[in-house]
Amino acid sequence: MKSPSKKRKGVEVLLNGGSCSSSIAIYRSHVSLEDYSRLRKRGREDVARNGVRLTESRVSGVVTAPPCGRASLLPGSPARGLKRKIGCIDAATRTGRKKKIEQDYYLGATIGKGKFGSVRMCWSKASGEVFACKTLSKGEEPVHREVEIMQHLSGHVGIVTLKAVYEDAESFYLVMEFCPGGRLLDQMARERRYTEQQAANILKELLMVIKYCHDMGVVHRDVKPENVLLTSSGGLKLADFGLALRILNGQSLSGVVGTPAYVAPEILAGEYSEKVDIWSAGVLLHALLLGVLPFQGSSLEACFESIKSVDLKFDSDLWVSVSQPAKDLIARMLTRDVHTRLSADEVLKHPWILFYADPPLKTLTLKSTPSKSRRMTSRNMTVQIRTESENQEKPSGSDGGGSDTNSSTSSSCKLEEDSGLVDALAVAVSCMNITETKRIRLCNPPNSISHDCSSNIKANLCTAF
Ligand SMILES: Nc1ncnc2c1ncn2[C@@H]1O[C@H](COP(=O)(O)OP(=O)(O)OP(=O)(O)O)[C@@H](O)[C@H]1O
Repeated sequence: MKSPSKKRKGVEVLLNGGSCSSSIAIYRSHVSLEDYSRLRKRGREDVARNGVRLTESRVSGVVTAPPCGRASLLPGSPARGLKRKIGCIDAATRTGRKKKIEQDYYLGATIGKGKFGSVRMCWSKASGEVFACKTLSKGEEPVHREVEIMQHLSGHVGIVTLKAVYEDAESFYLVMEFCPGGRLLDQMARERRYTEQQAANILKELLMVIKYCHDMGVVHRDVKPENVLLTSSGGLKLADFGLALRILNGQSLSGVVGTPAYVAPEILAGEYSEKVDIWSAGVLLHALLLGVLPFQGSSLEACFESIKSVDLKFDSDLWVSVSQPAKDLIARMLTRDVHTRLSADEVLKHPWILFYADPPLKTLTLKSTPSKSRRMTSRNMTVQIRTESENQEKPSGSDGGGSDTNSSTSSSCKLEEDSGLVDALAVAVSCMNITETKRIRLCNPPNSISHDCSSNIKANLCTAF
């Protein structure tokens, strides 16, 4: 059995310090979802469809679509063998059903520990390639869901690839792509506060992965810097799908899971959707820009109370150096009104991301025809430059979330006026080969410009960037 206290859990916020040494003051509140997340973490969610809770169907794993096209995880059949479920995964990862992991891999040092197992480095005996091996004890967790979801998402550059699954009498072993850069959390401990450009690049990369998950019908439910791993080139990979679920369109979920500081308010209320990942990413963005978490408390209850009721004070000293569009984006990601909270796609189209995140210059293609929209493609992402007329339309895939003000946060300056033009100009500016010095001059003009909302486009652009 694993010790529940092996890994830092709960709220972990950096307040002071300049390096990632023991001298860094890392604030950890004493809040934790340990007690009940151990019980509920993997597969004890009630699933409701169209807002109607199906109290009859305890559906451990049901929301994970059956692999191999079989309805193998039906309500009322929770006792079906894990082996069968594991055995149903793709041939590519089925290598370990008979063989022991030691036959194919050398197991090395432990590189990480979670509530449900430890992660070790390992080397392929055949190729010498390095991997990470996550060991999960049998009997406690329905590993099949994590395996299925990792497989379902496999192939995306931002998802940790599952290479193989092995098992013995006590444990399952998940052999995964190794991320040598460690956790984003540890990088955050070193950096303290990120520049807007750095934060935008991180958020953009993360949101591209979250959008991919949502497009694939997967809600991660535990987005936090501990679960964002870094590659050797500094790229991000989303890891730990132990809490993830697959959902169908319109399906809502229930079950209190996650990490307290990152948990969306609707999770505490009992019914939620994929928008919980946007909330968690908004908490992460807040921490990147300010070095502190937005919702804290000295107890679990206090933390939850903060999540449910504290309004962000964007006019406080903490926010002085943060741009108006960044505040606007945070407000739109951390609104408690789920319908107006941005979708992943809308976050990626927000002017702050368009301006501050590195533009995909090399693949920029502009249509010469006077069409309403131009598309700029980069790897898995398509950024659409909205024209003014398009912008008046309701954003697709939402309930109009992008155009409403945040009902639960204060002083978010509305950017919807002229936002089509601002979007287009932001993209145009961001696509220019602008030097960092010029960008800083643009973003921090020597003569301070008042940050009030104005219908004047020029003023809006200046205050925006
Ligand atoms: N692919 C990987 N490459 C490098 N390190 C990894 C990898 N996967 C996991 N780790 C390390 O192991 C730690 C624990 O992994 P993971 O979060 O998957 O386990 P868990 O038991 O599900 O954790 P949690 O308690 O957050 O639910 C990570 O925080 C990270 O430091």
